[in-house]
Amino acid sequence: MAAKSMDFAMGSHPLPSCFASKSSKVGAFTVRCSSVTHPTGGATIGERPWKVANTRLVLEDGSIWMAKSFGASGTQVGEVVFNTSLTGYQEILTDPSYAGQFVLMTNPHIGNTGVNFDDEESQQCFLAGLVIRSLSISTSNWRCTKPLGHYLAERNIMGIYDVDTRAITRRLRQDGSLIGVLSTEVTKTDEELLEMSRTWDIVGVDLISGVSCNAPYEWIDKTDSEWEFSCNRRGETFHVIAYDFGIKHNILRRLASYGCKITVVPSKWPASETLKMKPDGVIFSNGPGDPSAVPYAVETVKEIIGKVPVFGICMGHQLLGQALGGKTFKMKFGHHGGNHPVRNLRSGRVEISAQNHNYAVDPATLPKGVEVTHVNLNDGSCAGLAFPQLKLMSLQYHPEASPGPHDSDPAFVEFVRMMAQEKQQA
Ligand SMILES: NC(=O)CC[C@H](N)C(=O)O
Repeated sequence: MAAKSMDFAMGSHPLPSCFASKSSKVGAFTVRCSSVTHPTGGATIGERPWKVANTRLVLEDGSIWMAKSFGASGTQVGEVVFNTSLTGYQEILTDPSYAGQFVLMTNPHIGNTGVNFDDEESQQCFLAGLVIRSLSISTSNWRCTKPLGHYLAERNIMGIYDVDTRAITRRLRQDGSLIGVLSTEVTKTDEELLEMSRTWDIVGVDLISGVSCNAPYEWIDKTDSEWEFSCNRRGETFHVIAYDFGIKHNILRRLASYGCKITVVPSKWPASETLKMKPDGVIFSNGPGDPSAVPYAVETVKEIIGKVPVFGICMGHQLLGQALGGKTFKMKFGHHGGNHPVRNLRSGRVEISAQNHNYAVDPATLPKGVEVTHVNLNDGSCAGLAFPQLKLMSLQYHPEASPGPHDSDPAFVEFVRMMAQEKQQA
């Protein structure tokens, strides 16, 4: 353990917001900056100056970040990722794919629109916690039903503010995603928290079974007419089975808007049962964690592909990649935001997309015949696959957006077209 840095942090109580630099995740520390907080504990005018830093975010690299707590209190471990979306914090908070992760918002001002029932992407918040720069002291939105802090407290989710989110983001970009521990508990020592962060891991863990539904259910809600921008007016209906690996509601709403009647099934729902229901198509949803840690889901996908048209989204795309014989790998810090350019290699069109993933399919491991249809223009990673003979398409990102731009919504139309063609040929 890095005694030098810890001595520094512990010997300076009340702890200044300090950060240490190091070239790898473990090893010697050098203190780069001793204090970045205001002497009052970071309070500035209008930000409740009586409230001083009462929370530590301890990263596995040994850095300790002092912050103020909102939402729940306690101690929580998770992987820290940064999200560059400018809006949509509530959709992000309710995206089950963030299970096990702290989401750090790079947009500095969060909470100004409060929360409302309509923007939920799932019934629960599964993320480890929220890290923000500045918590809005008031909410102003006609749809707001409660302030963000109350919402997080009710759902037992920890949040921190008044922390240098830019500095943490730069660290994550340089060193890669880091495990962190958030704690409001003064009885826990820095060493204990650091130890927690260094002994916990998210790689190799099945997180989808913890967020999936327990039993099948029907979904009927379309995108609300007030927000609708594209839908199926021809009256055709398609029965779609949606595997819930942590499915976002907007995937279901968009499918319903395009005329699908949807049955959502749990992550471990047998492929044989799905095929017995004779669906027109199957969706493999988004979901949290390491796609190589859920071989049972890959097996299910293998049994279904080739028999009905399928569409994989994010985790679903990664499962399809593996079912086709490919491998996934962990990216340095992943993609989380609403501003990622992706090129559709078939049309040449560039879509600005919503993304949330830490893993990707390695296209070099895919067998012949699998077509890479989309590429992320920021880093060249694989963003979409197709295998027309198997009636298969997948995207690494989020055509349902929520939050994010709607450029990729036509992917749902493509899936519906695939089902319509299959129906005609039958
Ligand atoms: N949104 C998702 O489905 C995320 C997929 C996977 N958990 C990843 O991080 O890559």
